[in-house]
Amino acid sequence: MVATGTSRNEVPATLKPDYDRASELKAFDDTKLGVKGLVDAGVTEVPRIFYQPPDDFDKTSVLSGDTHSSIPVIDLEGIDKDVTKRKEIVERLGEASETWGFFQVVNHAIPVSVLEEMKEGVRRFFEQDDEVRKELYTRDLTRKLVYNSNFDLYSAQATCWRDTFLCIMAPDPPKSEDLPAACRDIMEEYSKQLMKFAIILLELLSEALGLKQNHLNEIDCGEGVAVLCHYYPACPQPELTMGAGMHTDNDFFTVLLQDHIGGLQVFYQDKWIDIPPVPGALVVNIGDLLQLITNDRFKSGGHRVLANRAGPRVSVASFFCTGLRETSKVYGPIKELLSEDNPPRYRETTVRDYCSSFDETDLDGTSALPRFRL
Ligand SMILES: O=C(O)CCC(=O)C(=O)O
Ligand SMILES: [Fe+2]
Repeated sequence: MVATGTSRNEVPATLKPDYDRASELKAFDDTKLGVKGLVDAGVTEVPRIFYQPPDDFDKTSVLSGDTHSSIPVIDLEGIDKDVTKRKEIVERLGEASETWGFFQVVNHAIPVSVLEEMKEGVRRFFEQDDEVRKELYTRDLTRKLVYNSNFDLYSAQATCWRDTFLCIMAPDPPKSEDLPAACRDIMEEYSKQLMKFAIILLELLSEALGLKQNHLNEIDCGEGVAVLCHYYPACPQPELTMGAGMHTDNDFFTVLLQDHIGGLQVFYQDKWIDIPPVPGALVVNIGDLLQLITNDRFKSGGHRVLANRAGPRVSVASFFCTGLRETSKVYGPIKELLSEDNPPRYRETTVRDYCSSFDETDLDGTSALPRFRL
């Protein structure tokens, strides 16, 4: 299973693997210990199922270290006290959502201690006893707690250097006992705070669109959340693989908590731009459904995560995407945003229909949006 020491340019085309990829994937899945299990076993070379097509690295250049070409960091201090300040913040949020589709937020009112404990809780989950973790490993997406490595393991072209567990925390949170013992209290606390933050954020985004303040909350963009907790173990050959391949998020928006390691990048104007860790900040990105209902005004930004030598890296991606189990709510371009010059560009859909292609569209570099285009 272990690859020989090839350089990036010699990586075999994974489109047509010249090895029995299916059985290597199955063997990896059967360990139930994910990428962390490989690292714990002492692999010094990345197994070939993780090789990424070299294009993913080489097609575009990376710009980093230049503060003028980094996503904005927006300070929410004073939004309720100072009308001028609020207007200024709304403008910056709107501009970031229309261009990058990404911004970072500080002074979001979630205590730093909650953020720190949430990252610690995720780390505890992945670093707990192997036998406990194995028991929880599953590909059954109807479970309250889904822990595995690569949701799209059997359909993606290349496997990513990442393990994940996922819980749907709203609108119907699991009972405490159904959450992982390693982090159940903090998951409940973090989700509670996150839902409050989402309401504020959606008010600001509604204002940025020129809609009434409650618009996006009234149509339930912040009603449901799936919390994805990622663990990217240290990688012996980060130039051969990825933590997450390029993708857009198939939700309304995502709130991302990342640790100090870094590796998250957004694709903007044909370049990969680093999203550097900012202490105490939350990264927010616009998802496909917000792009759809704003008729392309807000952009669902393509992003990826590089594998790293310094890890493990921990992150928590909270996907706001209501109605996964609800079929009746229909979303299309918001009428108030349309005009003769700006006719609808998308057909209406239920969130469930949009997200039903989760496996194919989540983290493998494609988006379902074009399929909904008129
Ligand atoms: O871990 C990260 O920084 C990003 C994760 C991500 O993009 C996702 O879960 O969709
Ligand atoms: Fe993402």
